[in-house]
Amino acid sequence: MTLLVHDVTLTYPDGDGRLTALDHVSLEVPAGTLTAIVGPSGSGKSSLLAVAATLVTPDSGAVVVAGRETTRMGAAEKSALRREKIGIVFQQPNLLASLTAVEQLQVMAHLSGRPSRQLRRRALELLDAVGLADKADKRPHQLSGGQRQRVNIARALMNEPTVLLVDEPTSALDHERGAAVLDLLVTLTRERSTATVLVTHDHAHLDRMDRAATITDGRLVQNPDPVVAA
Ligand SMILES: Nc1ncnc2c1ncn2[C@@H]1O[C@H](COP(=O)(O)OP(=O)(O)OP(=O)(O)O)[C@@H](O)[C@H]1O
Repeated sequence: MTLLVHDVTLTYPDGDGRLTALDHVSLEVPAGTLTAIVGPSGSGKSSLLAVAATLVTPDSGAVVVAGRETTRMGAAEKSALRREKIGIVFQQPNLLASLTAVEQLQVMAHLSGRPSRQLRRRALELLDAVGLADKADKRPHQLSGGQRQRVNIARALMNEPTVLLVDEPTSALDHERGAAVLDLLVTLTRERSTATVLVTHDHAHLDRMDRAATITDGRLVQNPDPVVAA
């Protein structure tokens, strides 16, 4: 199992008490499959993504990434694991205004210590995979919203993550462009065998996902049956 969240509870300070954001949540995501997490505002979606990304340590439970339990790791060990194994696609692309598309990807990976020519080759290959081979030398202001989101996705794949975590990737896109980005995520998940989790408040396009789980008030119910056959 590439990503396993097991019986996780997460609380935040709330006045004199604690607010339970995740209430005994369990989630299994095999390699090469995409699970959508659907739920209303405030239900715990971002908290679950942050826990799966090892950015937030839960009060209890286990988070296993690529076979390694993470909740008792130190900060340095966790950040190394994140760099090597986890790709994160945030809602807003956060691209650097002065860099071209290919440079956005190269910057992301320069810490990996690989030769820069090799990184550039990989960056160009990924831009091709997301349909932007001809935009490699464009800066963010020269790209559409959908194209920026594709650069964002390609950047998250630079370090060949085994877990891909995606937060509301279509919220800034119209229906058609949103559907195209979701199709791309499904294709990349298959081709690169990532365990992909996609958070959304939108029930549209769920038929494209392998599985869907619903979160309400921090409680997750995972549909045991695939939405469509993988
Ligand atoms: N840092 C924090 N401190 C205290 N409470 C928080 C914190 N982050 C989130 N919460 C609370 O935890 C609950 C879950 O929040 P979370 O952001 O995970 O929901 P969400 O489903 O992602 O919402 P949205 O769709 O609006 O982004 C909410 O009640 C929220 O107010």
